[in-house]
Amino acid sequence: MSAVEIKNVGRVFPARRGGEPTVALTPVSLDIAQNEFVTILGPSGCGKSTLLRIVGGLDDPSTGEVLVNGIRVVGPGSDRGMVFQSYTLFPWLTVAENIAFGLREKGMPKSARDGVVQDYVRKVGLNGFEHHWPRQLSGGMQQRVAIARALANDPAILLMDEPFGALDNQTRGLMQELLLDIWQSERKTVLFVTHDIEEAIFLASRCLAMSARPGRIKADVPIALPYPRDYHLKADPTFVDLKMRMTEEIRGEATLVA
Ligand SMILES: Nc1ncnc2c1ncn2[C@@H]1O[C@H](COP(=O)(O)OP(=O)(O)OP(=O)(O)O)[C@@H](O)[C@H]1O
Repeated sequence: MSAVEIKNVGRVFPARRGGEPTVALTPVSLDIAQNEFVTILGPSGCGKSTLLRIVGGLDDPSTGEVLVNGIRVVGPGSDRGMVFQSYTLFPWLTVAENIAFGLREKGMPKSARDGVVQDYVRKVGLNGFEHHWPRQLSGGMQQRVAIARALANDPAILLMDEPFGALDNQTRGLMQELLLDIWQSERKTVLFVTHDIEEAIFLASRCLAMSARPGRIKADVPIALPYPRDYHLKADPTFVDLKMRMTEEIRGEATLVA
């Protein structure tokens, strides 16, 4: 069974103050297999976040439906973990409490929660920071906590909306490798939105390019490069060719709109 089936999902936002309605997404259909790492590239405003939010159950489609493991999405659920660009930690909770948040909501006893939290603290390299507050952490560290918080709930599907967009290049590269390590060991299905073509290829087993708004999928490219991957891959001739191909797909779509 597919992990995610997006069936004719379109989204129109109603007009405001006598203006025109915004067609954010023309009906999109897409099947994502179990354990795929799918990245989505596309010009600003083409509906990438809208599509991800609909899969996450944070927004409703105007047409069509999304099935996750065969079940229709009607709202957020613990089968899908989300990570956004802006750091969305709870500022009044420590690192450990942030990571434990979903487990606590599920009613997991404290002793079991502590074990899961320690495991993810280690996986994202934050040993020793368990009792820090989010404001005491760098952006990259906060984003590692957000990833740990999403993973601690053990969602089958990880939905990531430009999660590394606000990080410097060096940290971003390290986070990409960290995410791939976790994805390989835990075999999640990932849907990852990014503006960065190199990032999209480096991570993906499959890379989608969307057209300008109203968005539709204009290219669906398998990335047949072996895992595990590290930064050396970015100099590989196949990688460079794929980067050129995706650049061309996106370039035709990018226009500056006021
Ligand atoms: N709640 C909303 N109400 C009205 N219009 C919206 C709403 N959310 C998004 N839109 C519009 O839908 C279109 C798609 O937005 P979306 O955020 O999905 O694009 P995006 O591809 O993620 O953009 P970016 O790459 O800049 O983040 C845009 O024109 C946006 O203005």
